[in-house]
Amino acid sequence: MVAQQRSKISVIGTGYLGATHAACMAELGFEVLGLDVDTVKIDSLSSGRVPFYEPGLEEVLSRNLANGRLRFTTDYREVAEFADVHFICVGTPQRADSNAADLTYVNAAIDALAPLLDRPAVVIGKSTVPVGTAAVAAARIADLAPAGAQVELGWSPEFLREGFGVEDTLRPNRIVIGAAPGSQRVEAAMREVSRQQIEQGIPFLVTDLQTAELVKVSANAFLATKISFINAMAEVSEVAGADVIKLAKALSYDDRIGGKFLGPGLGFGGGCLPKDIRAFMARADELGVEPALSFLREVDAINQRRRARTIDIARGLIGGSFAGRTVAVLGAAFKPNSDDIRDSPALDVASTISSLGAAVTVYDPEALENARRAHPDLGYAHSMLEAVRDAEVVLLLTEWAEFRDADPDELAKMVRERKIVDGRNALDPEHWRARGWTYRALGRP
Ligand SMILES: NC(=O)c1ccc[n+]([C@@H]2O[C@H](COP(=O)([O-])OP(=O)(O)OC[C@H]3O[C@@H](n4cnc5c(N)ncnc54)[C@H](O)[C@@H]3O)[C@@H](O)[C@H]2O)c1
Ligand SMILES: O=c1ccn([C@@H]2O[C@H](COP(=O)(O)OP(=O)(O)O[C@H]3O[C@H](CO)[C@@H](O)[C@H](O)[C@H]3O)[C@@H](O)[C@H]2O)c(=O)[nH]1
Repeated sequence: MVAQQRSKISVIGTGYLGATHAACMAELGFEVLGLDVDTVKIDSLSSGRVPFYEPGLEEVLSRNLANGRLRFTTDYREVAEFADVHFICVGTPQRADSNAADLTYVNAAIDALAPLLDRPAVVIGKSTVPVGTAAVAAARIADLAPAGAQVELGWSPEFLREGFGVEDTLRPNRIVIGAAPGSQRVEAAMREVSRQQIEQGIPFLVTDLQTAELVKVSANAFLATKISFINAMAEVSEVAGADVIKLAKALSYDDRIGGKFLGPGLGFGGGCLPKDIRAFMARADELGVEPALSFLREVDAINQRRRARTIDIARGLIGGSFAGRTVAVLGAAFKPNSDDIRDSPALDVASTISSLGAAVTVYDPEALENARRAHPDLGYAHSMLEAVRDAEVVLLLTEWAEFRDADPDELAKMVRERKIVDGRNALDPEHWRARGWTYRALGRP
């Protein structure tokens, strides 16, 4: 039997999503060429260094560089000549002037690639985009590709979580592919690329382009809503004298509700949930269905109020003013097991407290460099114990294992006052109180 020729893959945009996708596609046995306009990133990836923190990714990257299946370039012509399937993984951040998604990078990638596609190719968007983007992108490709070029566009949103990127890419909960009516090759190309996952029984769903785009933003809207729901319950618990942790646990035993994404605390941040719900609202506005998503405004507002509440609790613990006070902040990344500080609730709180006159020292196991670059105004320490030295209040704002496992007696030797605000409900209140600490958390007595 003659072995079937396997597709060659390009991945355009090698940030958190693209670098993970490229390495994992190579791990699945494909020949992959990753492309980015950032030469520093490409140099780093080419030499086996992941330019961000993602557990397990460096091993996959190194293995596949070594076996020759994975390479990186900055040259679009090389990519166009090499690959049959091109994945677009560039950023779609929030625009500077509105809540909408900035599609500059998606358009730039298509504009650079399409004119070079003079052999049959499938382009698959993976970036998170407003519904309707793919249809516009398909028309753009049709305009720009050489006459007679056989190029088709599909959209396959990505659902990976940072910190679990490799696992989520190799074994996703589901694969969704949106194709235009009459599309001949998009579904076939995605089936080939996803063959091993399909064989493992991972659901493979084929939809129109708009539904695929919507699956992504509605999934993130649902997750954000679940977090803000429990944080709204925390707000009520705070004034009613209830305990939101016990409340969440009791809710979680109802199979219809479940316990995941029901963790109350400082709320959601990162490069996805906040900007995606805002872009979704902006798109609904453009489509004239703004009321359908008006609840997301409340989801966002509840989330922002958690940050303000954390600051208020800390201020209350030190006598009503931050001016001239010494504050320690544990955590800078938007969540543990990541060095991503995009819209980090921890850094937002830290820099507000600093602007209110406190000397703030931040420690994070992986995100210090990124934090320092974005917030040179804050103080930084290279260990947890160094960060809490002389602190009049300690705020735990990202629940790294190192902080969860912290010994209250060890910290007590360093701080000026034994006062802690547990912004992530990560510690055992009884244990800390028993060691002489004034312990406060969001949503608990
Ligand atoms: N980070 C995640 O966990 C995650 C998960 C699912 C979906 N997404 C979505 O994936 C997309 C990428 O997110 P990210 O977190 O990887 O962003 P990122 O900023 O880490 O990476 C984007 C990359 O695209 C590159 N780029 C920009 N313009 C380019 C161009 N014209 N040609 C080639 N490369 C270009 C940038 O240099 C950068 O390296 C976004 O739409 C995001 O919403 C991200
Ligand atoms: O119960 C919870 C769960 C999460 N969070 C916070 O929510 C944010 C987002 O967490 P998570 O979803 O784990 O991180 P991301 O890597 O941003 O992943 C989300 O965003 C990605 C980009 O769109 C999607 O692919 C993922 O499916 C989606 O989970 C973080 O700040 C968490 O601290 C909570 O406050 N409480």
